[in-house]
Amino acid sequence: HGQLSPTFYDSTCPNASNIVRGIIAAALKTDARIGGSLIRLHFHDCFVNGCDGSLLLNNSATIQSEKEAPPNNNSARGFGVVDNIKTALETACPATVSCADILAIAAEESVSLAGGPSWNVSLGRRDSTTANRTAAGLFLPGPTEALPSLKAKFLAVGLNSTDLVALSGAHTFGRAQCSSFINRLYNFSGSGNPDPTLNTTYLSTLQGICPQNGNTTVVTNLDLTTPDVFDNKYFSNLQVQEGLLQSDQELFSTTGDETVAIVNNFTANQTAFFANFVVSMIKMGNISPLTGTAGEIRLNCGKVNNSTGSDGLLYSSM
Ligand code: HEM
Ligand SMILES: [Ca+2]
Ligand SMILES: [Ca+2]
Repeated sequence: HGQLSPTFYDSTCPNASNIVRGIIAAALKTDARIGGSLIRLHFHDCFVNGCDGSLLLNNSATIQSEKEAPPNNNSARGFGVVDNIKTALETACPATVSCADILAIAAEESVSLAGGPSWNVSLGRRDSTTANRTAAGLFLPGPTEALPSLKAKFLAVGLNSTDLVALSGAHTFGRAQCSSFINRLYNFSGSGNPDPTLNTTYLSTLQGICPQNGNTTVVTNLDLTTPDVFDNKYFSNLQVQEGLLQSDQELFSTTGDETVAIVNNFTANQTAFFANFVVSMIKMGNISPLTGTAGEIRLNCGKVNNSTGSDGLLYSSM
C-alpha cells in the first residue's frame, strides 16, 4: 500500500491536529469517556477493510452500515463528535482531511489528553465508498472470546501478541455495559458459578451493578482503579483478578501463555507500556489504508460523496 506520512497535511491543513484536540477537549468537559469512545472507533474501523472510515458510513440504499454489526450496535459511540471535528476541518481546510485520518488523529489526541503518550500520527488515508457489516461481525473481537481466538483475529491483520496486550491496554479508560461481562458474574461457561478468575470483592461490586435480569445497558469503568486516566493500572488490575472483560483477564490468567510476561512487564514499567502502545497504534493505523487517488475525501463522514446529489450540503450522520 502507499505510504502514510506524519507530514501529510503540513502544507494543506497545518492546524488539523490542534483542531481535533480542541474539539475533544471541549467534549471531555461533559463526557469523560469520549476519548475512550473515539479510540475505539479507530480500532473498529481499522479491523474491518482497513483504516478507511468505513465504520462511519450510515445506512443508505447501497450501504449496510457497520454501525449495526453486533460489536458496534448500541455500543460504538462518539459519532457526533467526529461530525463536529469534520465540520471544523471543512471550515479550516475544505475537502482535505479524510474521515479515516480524523479517527487516527482523534485516537492519539484522546490518549494524550488523558495523560498517556503522544506520537506523530501517520496520515494520508482516504475514505472508502463502501462498508462491510458482515466483516465487522466476523473480524472484530468479542469480550467472551478465548485467548487463541483473540490472537488469531489480531494476527489476521498483522498484529502479534505484544500488540494484542499493548492495545488491550486502551481499556485503561472508557466504559463497558453489563451485557459485555455479565457472562462472568453468575453462570460462567455453564458452570452455575462465577468466573473463577474474577476477584471475589470485585465480583460482588459487579453483581451489584449488574443484577440478574437487570438492565444490561448499565455501564461501569473498564479500569476500576483510574477510570479516566491513560496509565498502566489496567495491567496491575489483571494481576489481582480485576480485569472487567473475560478477554482482558485471559491475558494474565491463561497460565503458561506468552501474554502473562507481557502483562507483568507493562505493570512493572509504564514507560515500556507507553512505548509499545505507540508502536502498536502506528501498526494498527497502517492496516490497508486507501492512499493516492483511491477512495475519496468524504465531505460528510456518514455519507459517500454525491450519493444523493451534488448540492454540497453536509448532512448529520447521527
Ligand atoms: C482485544 C480485543 C478487544 C475486545 C474483545 C474488546 C471488547 C470491548 C468491549 C466489549 C467493550 C465494551 C463495549 C460495550 O459494553 O458497549 C470495549 C470498550 C472499549 N474498548 Fe475494547 N476490546 C478489545 C480491544 C480494544 C482495542 C485494541 C482498543 C483500542 C486500541 C480498545 C478500546 C476500547 C475502549 C477505549 C473502550 C471503551 C469505549 C467507551 O467508553 O465508549 N479495545 N471493548
Ligand atoms: Ca474500515
Ligand atoms: Ca486508567
